[in-house]
Amino acid sequence: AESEAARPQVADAPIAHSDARRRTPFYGVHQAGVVTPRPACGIVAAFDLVAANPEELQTLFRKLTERIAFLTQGGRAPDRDPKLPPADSGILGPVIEPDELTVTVSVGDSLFEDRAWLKPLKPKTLMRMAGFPNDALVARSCHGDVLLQFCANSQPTNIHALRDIIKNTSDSMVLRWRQEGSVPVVPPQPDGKSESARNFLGFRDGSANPDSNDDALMEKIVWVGAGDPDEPKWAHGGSYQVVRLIRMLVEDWDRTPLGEQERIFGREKWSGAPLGVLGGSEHDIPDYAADPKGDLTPLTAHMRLANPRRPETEANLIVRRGFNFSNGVTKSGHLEDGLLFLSYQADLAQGFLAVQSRLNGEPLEEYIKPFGGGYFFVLPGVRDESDYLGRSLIEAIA
Ligand SMILES: C=CC1=C(C)c2cc3[nH]c(cc4nc(cc5[nH]c(cc1n2)c(C)c5CCC(=O)O)C(CCC(=O)O)=C4C)c(C)c3C=C
Ligand SMILES: [Fe+2]
Repeated sequence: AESEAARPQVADAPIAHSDARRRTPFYGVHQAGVVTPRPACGIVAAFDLVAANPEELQTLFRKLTERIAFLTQGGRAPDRDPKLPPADSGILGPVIEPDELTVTVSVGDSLFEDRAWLKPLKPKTLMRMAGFPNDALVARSCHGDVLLQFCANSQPTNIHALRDIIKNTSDSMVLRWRQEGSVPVVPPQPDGKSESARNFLGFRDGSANPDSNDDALMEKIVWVGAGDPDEPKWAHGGSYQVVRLIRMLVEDWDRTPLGEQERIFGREKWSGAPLGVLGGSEHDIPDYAADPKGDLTPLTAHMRLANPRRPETEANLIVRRGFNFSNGVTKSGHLEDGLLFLSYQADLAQGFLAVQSRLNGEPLEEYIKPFGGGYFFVLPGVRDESDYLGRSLIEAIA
């Protein structure tokens, strides 16, 4: 018989799975957390900066670099004098496992607009997020000078990293808003193929994402390249990041017939295959040219509007890397669930803005209500120990 000591108790800590020891490299031409695989849990946290001059901004960027380099690679929390507050919150214990944590730093339109010495250096298509026709933006959930995106296998790892950074930067930035999210973990498939996680409307989300392992494609559609003469030179290696907090009216959706749900997205619910492909898979490519009137895939289907797959819409490809969120209960007693939409593109206007303008007025709008987020620019990567986040921007200040 199993001994009493070996049998878990109700409140025992869940046993860590092996991913807790895995690291995502911190140094590189690009920051991690954009084209690296999305783990199960995410948090975005937007901050306003106190920094009034380039020196203060540089100090903050150096501190962020130091903390993120440590947190993403893991190690022991330093022991300190018991008379002082502890250096680490302690919520992960004395040893901080890397847990495939990434912390991605991006900067908002207001960072440039509110500081005359940064204004001339603003990335070409960065702008303040304005409301779309179906939006109901709430001021306290929008914008920010700096956005930190935390991704890890478990949410405590992200929360620990967020608290570490807040503690170490409290003299230079103030938290403005935050949003947590997660995606369901799926068991490995028998055929070895990966499948997309489902969103809170029950559909696979991410199926048609461009291949993030295709470096040449990512250089073209995600990263601002050296070949773009309109972008400030410091921005090469960065990316435009869109954050949208989108509430879903899940109770209404759950009362909507299956066939209507599938026509709204243009995909079969279980397999995720494009409509009309018998025995199809989520990775099948729809043939819209053979369906000009929308008999199979309605012309207003979400995925058809988002990507009509015409030669001229090739330039609008984006990489999506979102999370589902559950924020509790609304004042009217509804579930406050939704999608923490995150996308990356080499050009905000050609990417997200072009796609969203095609989606405006789509049938899905009956079931969604965007209320927050913002547009940000992901800083180029930190190349090695001698480099720091935002160095190219600081050195470009006149
Ligand atoms: C402006 C960009 C987009 C927003 C905002 C957006 C919101 C949103 N999407 C879903 C669910 C799905 N989206 C799917 C595909 C898809 N969506 C966008 C863009 C936005 N979505 C794109 C570019 C695509 C890919 C189209 C293609 O290339 O075929 C799908 C289908 C599966 C998939 O490919 O991911 C689903 C499902 C929700 C619920 C939502 C807002 C809450
Ligand atoms: Fe979508």
